[in-house]
Amino acid sequence: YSVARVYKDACAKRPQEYWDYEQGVTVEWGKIDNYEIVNKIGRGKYSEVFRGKCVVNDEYCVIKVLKPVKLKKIYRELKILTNLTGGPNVIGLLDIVQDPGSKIPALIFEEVKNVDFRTLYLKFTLSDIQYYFTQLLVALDYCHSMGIMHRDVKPQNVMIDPVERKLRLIDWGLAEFYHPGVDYNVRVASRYHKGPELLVNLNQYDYSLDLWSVGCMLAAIVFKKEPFFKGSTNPDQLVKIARVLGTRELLEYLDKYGLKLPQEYDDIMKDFQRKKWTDFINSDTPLAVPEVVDLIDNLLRYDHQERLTAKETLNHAFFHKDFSK
Ligand SMILES: CN1CCn2c1nc1c(Br)c(Br)c(Br)c(Br)c12
Ligand code: NA
Repeated sequence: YSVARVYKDACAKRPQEYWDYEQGVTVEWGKIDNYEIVNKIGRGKYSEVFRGKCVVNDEYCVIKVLKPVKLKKIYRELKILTNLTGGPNVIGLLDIVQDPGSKIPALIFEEVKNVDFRTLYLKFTLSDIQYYFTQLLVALDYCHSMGIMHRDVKPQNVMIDPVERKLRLIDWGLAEFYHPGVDYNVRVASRYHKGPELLVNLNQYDYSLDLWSVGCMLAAIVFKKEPFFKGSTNPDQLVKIARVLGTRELLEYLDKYGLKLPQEYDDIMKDFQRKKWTDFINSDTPLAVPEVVDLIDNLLRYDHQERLTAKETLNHAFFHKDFSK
């Protein structure tokens, strides 16, 4: 069994209607005719995303048209977004409208003039990393303090406008309320950012899952290896992690929680020696200073209970050093 080290009673201390989305959500539906679609900017498993315009105030916005999924999942996203909107660096939900025909909800968000992370990260200085990861960790500490795990932290869900130096955490479609002792679905997050707990079927995970994903993002930028752990399948994802963190250490983690390696690993998991983080440092990784390497070492831990919390990460030496020479 496992219980979160922080914010474990964040939901328990709030009224039932804060976290109980099964009862449905009372939605103040907006007027769909107030919005027009400008162009498509993305599509995912659960939604299609458009740049839009509010005809009332002539402001651009982002329109996320949900694909027909279980009403319960739509209620969960709506409840979480309404609970969190307005919070620091959480994407602002402006309106909720319903397509008259299909009855499918569309979420209207504030627009972020996002620059693709693959180009943005290449130009990051240590000072940029300090700035933007502070913004991301503030958003995560906020949602965790509100009893919510994001469960899909990855570069594609971190919108950054480098001109306004604005960061927003988006896509709360996989987010969930944290309750101690609940067995959660391990089929969450995107493969490269899945924590070990998801890959060994440790169902009683918590907010610390999001900090594994932050560690993956940080390591990818600092060691110039995007994504840092690149598995070809979910089982292979854990093998890629074990190649770095070691197989013996994985077995120790499993023992601690009374788990054994699922049988799909029998043929692919080898006995990997834990690597030293300095093995990833070379002349091409100037950002890999001791402070950030120590931070990565304290985030990329098998044992979710050992990982720094979002708040502890913000207090780490890396964020308090002057790298602007
Ligand atoms: C696929 N892409 C590219 C940019 N962008 C995408 N999805 C977005 C969502 Br959902 C929101 Br909310 C915002 Br705001 C932006 Br910007 C988004
Ligand atoms: Na979103």
